[in-house]
Amino acid sequence: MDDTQTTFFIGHHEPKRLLPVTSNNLHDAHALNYDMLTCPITTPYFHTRVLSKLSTHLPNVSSTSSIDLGSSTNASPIVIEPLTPLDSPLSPDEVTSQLIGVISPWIDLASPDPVIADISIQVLKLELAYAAFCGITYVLVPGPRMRTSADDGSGLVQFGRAILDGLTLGPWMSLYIWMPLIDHSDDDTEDIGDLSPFARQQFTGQADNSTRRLDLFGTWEAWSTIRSICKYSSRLSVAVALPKLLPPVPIQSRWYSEPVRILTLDSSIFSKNGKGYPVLTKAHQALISRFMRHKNPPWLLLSNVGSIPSTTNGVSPLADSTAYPTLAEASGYKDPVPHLSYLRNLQNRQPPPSLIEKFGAGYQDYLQAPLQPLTVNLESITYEVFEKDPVKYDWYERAIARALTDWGTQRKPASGIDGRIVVAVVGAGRGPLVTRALKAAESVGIDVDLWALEKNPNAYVLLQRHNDTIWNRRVSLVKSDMRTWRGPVRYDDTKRLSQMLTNAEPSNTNPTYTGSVDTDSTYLLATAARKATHYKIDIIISELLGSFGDNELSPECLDGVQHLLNPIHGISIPTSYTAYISPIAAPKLYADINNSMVQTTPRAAEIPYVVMLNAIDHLSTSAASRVPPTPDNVSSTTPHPTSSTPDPPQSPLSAHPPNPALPQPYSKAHITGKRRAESSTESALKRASSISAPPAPVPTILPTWTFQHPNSSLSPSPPAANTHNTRHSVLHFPIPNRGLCHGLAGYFECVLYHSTASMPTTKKNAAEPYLASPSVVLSTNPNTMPALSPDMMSWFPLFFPLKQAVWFPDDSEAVVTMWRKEDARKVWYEWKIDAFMKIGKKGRVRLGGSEIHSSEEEGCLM
Ligand SMILES: C[S@@+](CC[C@H](N)C(=O)[O-])C[C@H]1O[C@@H](n2cnc3c(N)ncnc32)[C@H](O)[C@@H]1O
Repeated sequence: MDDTQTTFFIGHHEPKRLLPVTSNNLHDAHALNYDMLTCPITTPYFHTRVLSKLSTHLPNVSSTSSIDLGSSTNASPIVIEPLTPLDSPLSPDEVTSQLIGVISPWIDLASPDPVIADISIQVLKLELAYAAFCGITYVLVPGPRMRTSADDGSGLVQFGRAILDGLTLGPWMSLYIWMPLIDHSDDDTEDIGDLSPFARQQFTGQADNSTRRLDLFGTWEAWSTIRSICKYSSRLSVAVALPKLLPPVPIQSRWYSEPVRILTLDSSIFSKNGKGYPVLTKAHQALISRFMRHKNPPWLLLSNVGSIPSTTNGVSPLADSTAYPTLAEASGYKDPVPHLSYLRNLQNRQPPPSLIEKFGAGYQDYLQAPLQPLTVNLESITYEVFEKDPVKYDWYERAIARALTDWGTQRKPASGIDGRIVVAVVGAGRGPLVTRALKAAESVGIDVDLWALEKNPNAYVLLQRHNDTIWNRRVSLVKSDMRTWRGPVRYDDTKRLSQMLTNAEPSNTNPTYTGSVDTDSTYLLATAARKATHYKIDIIISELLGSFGDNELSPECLDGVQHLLNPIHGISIPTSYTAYISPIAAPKLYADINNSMVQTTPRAAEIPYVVMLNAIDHLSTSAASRVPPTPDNVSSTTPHPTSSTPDPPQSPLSAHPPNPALPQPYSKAHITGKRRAESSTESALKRASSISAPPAPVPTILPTWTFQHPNSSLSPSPPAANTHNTRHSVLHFPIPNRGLCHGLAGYFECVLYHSTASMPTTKKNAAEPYLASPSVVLSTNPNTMPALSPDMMSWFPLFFPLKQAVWFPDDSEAVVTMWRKEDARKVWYEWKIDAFMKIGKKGRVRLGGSEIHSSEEEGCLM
């Protein structure tokens, strides 16, 4: 099995397993290719003991206590005695530690009758304590009975409180609350011996529980309440029971964002194929495939599929997981575990991971502080990771080639002293954009005067080496901060100067300058000896973008170099970039920040993080089918914000990859040329041909603000202040389904170049229309990225967290207010989210909201 093959962990659950699980049973299960077994923690004997106690004492309790237990007395009126050997099949041995314990499904922790709830809590505690004692680490806890829970949610609160206590009983134990995917009365069954029917009428009221009920988000909301009461404990997860008919994608997506550690598949959800073999619908297959792409994929638990046949009684188990019989084979072969064989077969049919999934494998939902390449000099490995991007540099090369072509065809005068177009790569790093600029110039047959500037002295060493070894000394190098650079320069006698300085033979290479009058002896000598002629740049190329576009201070850096640009025709690549935002449910990130990170960083919830978002749900969506965007329709497909942003949002744009393996967010696992070869289109096709996913609703992702370069409002000299780069934006997001917002996902789109000339149609761009588009655009916005810059992986999204999750009811509205702020030293963001409910046609009422979060203390230093 290769390392990209998905592995399913599949367990067997027998609701009425009467006998203790022995090592032989475990052996049989493993031989059949099951990975795990469940086991009830207590026996039917214990159940009978509790029922008889209840039936003996409940009438007495009823006559003496008609009012609420707890408000009238603190003592349990019915006490369940401690467990005896007859009460549990478990012993602390090797077998037990490999089992998933199951809490008795007949209790009712959420019962409105305080006596029933109290007995249920006692049973829960006895079972959890004994399971923990025996060494069980995973316990399934049947979720609250939705049918009998009180309308005011008090039963859920009671349930959550009991689980909170339960978590303290086994410090190494994880609890899985077992919930149906949706709240549907058809799924609510009551078995003989359940405690819930014993609830007395004075507590259950007259409610008619037989009314049919279907609430798609009902069980999710119940889970969310329990999880919140348990303070997002990392030892509390959820097991979701799949129904026979799967509900619409929005509720599936909601569960996808939750810590679903087990998916349970009852035999009743399988259909039979022509030969009588159990099979799942395409929708079920797609759901399972989607969940299997999680960093921690859930286990699958087959329930009610018959007992495990013994391997010692003549039935031969399947030797090989790939051995799901063909129909022909099936005719002469009795598969002892057909449901399991089906799932193993499904496992083998899982589509391979996409390029981005491979690239980010293991780093999904991993929080990283964004880089500050302006103030911190990057390591070579970090640059190396950028350079693996299969899309970004191609797109830059296209943009440069088009800009040069347009310059020539529009007959614009160039700034070079010798009449050549002057191109400068500012923030050149190790030089990939320099290489691309040379390639682009060659491809369009235009000779350019190329400059490359970098302030990182270590990267500068490599630039010099590349100039000697790769670029044939065609590049003039400058070591400087771009904001203090005085621009391209030519001296009368560079040959003599070079000879004088290096004491070497004159060469064709251009001299290199730091650009700093204070530190550069080369510069001093040059300027002292002869007359320097500074000239303008025609095309400035930079890649200073962060995950939110402007968060690595691209606007500030480019403003500082703009005065060197040809004032009439000068072009900046990129031309503009727009930040985008969307409210999301991200319970894992919320728990990681507010439970763990705040321990060491008290302001952890006020820092934006770079993160490969995976276990999230976009709360604002539209169900409308949507035409896949092309570079030219992106602006028109995204709603515009109510914004005080000076520049209107432009069409699209791109960010930097976090590096999970190293402290710097950018460094990543290497991506080989072979990986490059498989495009997302290919893997998408493969996926589509194997398992088709249901159509997902379209997330509402709104433009927050835009920066344009060159900035026409700037004066010809470098700006003295930075106030023009502040931004403020108020965005309205419809929230169709109730949910908890844990923060905002930030993306960006970047127009590298927008051509005014039309592109000739070639074979290649006819096949890939974006190649013929006048705009060359990078995008991390999930709505536009697949069309604009598929497979680009230089940037993961930015996550703006919340200290307290904000609740949104069905059909409400989120109002997000964002600020980009600055002082003389730094730039930072502030954000706030408010929940509103629509009343009537125009009215609305504020339900609550977050405080203003500010990253000022962690601002990006200028
Ligand atoms: C994101 S890296 C891009 C490097 C390279 N162009 C690439 O695409 O791989 C940004 C580079 O800009 C440099 N840089 C950032 N701010 C700068 C400034 N004000 N002046 C000069 N270089 C700067 C950083 O040192 C870094 O090498």
